[in-house]
Amino acid sequence: MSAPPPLPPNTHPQRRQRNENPPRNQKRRRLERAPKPVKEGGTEEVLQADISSLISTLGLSPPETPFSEQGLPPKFTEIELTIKMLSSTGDGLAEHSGRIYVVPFSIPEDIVIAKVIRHTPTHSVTDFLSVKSPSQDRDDSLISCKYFNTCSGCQFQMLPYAKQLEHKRNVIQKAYDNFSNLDPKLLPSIGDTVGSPLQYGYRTKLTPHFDGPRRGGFKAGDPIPDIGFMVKGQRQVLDIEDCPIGTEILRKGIKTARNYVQENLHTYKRGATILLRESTTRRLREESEEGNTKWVEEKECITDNNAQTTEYIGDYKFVNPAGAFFQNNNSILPAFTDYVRSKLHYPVVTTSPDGAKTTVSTPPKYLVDAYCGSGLFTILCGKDLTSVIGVDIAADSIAYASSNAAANNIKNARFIAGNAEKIFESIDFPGTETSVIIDPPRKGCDKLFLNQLLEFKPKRVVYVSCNVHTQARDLGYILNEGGSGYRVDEIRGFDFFPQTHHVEGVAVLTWVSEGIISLPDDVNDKPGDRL
Ligand SMILES: C[S@@+](CC[C@H](N)C(=O)[O-])C[C@H]1O[C@@H](n2cnc3c(N)ncnc32)[C@H](O)[C@@H]1O
Repeated sequence: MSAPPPLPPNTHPQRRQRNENPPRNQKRRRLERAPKPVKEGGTEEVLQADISSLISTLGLSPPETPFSEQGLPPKFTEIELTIKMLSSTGDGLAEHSGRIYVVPFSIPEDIVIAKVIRHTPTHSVTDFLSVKSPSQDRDDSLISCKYFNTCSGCQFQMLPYAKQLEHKRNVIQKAYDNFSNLDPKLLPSIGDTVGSPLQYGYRTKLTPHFDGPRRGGFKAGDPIPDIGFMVKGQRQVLDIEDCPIGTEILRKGIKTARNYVQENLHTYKRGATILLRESTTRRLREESEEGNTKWVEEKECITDNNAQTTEYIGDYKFVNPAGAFFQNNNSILPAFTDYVRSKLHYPVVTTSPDGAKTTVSTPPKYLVDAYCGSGLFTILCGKDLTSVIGVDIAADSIAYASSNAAANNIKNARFIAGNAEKIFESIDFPGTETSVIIDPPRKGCDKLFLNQLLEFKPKRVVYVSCNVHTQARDLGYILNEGGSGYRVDEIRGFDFFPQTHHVEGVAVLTWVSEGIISLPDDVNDKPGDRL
């Protein structure tokens, strides 16, 4: 491939200035756009919950209805704001003349200059311009990306990592306060967030994209479009040549992919999303004349959705379709999967002949891995149990889960391609000796699934989620709709996504209300040894 042409001036990676005088037709389109319905656990709803709580903490009057912009700073005015709170969406929240302003890339106690972008009935949205006086927690020397403060990908590069973890614990706390509909007395205190071994260079998947021309395909001689991620708060692509949260091979892959698009632009009919996914090959290499060998890893950047990628977690090998779901931070997976595996054990109380009671952590006989993808938990957490079933709606993921199980010499696993909502119809494990792992997509679980789970009543539930708000909502449903016999033993986050506002939540539930179940016959005195 020849050297890429120099980037045209409009691809320079600086903050795009908003068009302060949008054309008339654009104004009309904005007015005509129907308001988006607020989704459960969606960004807007999460932000609204934080705004309401700040309004009440500061003792402000609730926003007036009907809403009027009269008296508010005109759009594109620059104002000084003192940040009071960090929202769960990763934005700073400030108060100005009794109204809440949302300021990206800011943290509590920062005094910032921000530009007013729009007023909504409940709050005002701004663009971050500069820090006038930094918070004690801000350390701009930590910022490792030249696109930070513009790109929508990361929010926290200026925040020391320990503070990021502390904030994510708070995000989980707020999720349960605002979305679970549960009496706080029913919930344990949120555990410390487990950090990622890698805080940069961890993401094994990146998907930069570019927009197409308004009409027709690209033609020879067309200017190269911006290729990258979205500008924060705008429907505009930011041209990106590097992404330091990506793994080393993906950072190289961005450059190669950009060159490819630039050289082949005329072949694209419209805009496109570019897949960049890391794949690992392990080879045995001779280390000495005596024939000593050692494993060495080679990394590759895969761009074809239909190609295969390989990842290792410890000695376990997972092959996936490049375009299918797989966890994006390999560095945290060994600790994370060990944790999930250990949490499948439930407490069993035994009574010795002299009447002394002892509680032993007991592995289940059976495991159901709902939403199993290509078998990550089925294989790593179920390998020593009597029998394991994984279910996923994606038939190709199930095919890969079966071949991954075979390749890792797992003989106790069965996989079903189907809807998790119907999963328990085909499972004959007794709930009393079964643990269930739930790892749904961001929208959480369907009520049909949760009702069936409640009927099945597994002894232990380990609920993993990349959206702690829908997870909190679902836990509320479980406990309020027939699962009051469940005790929530543990809730904590794992930081799969350093520098961003996202956090992976794990909640552990044990069925306790039917008294103490007896020790299963074939479980010995030290059941913890089985896993
Ligand atoms: C967050 S991923 C988890 C995958 C897997 N546990 C892992 O860690 O690799 C969610 C999975 O749920 C699957 N899924 C989505 N809706 C589903 C449904 N209604 N029933 C079963 N699986 C579903 C998706 O195909 C995806 O593989």
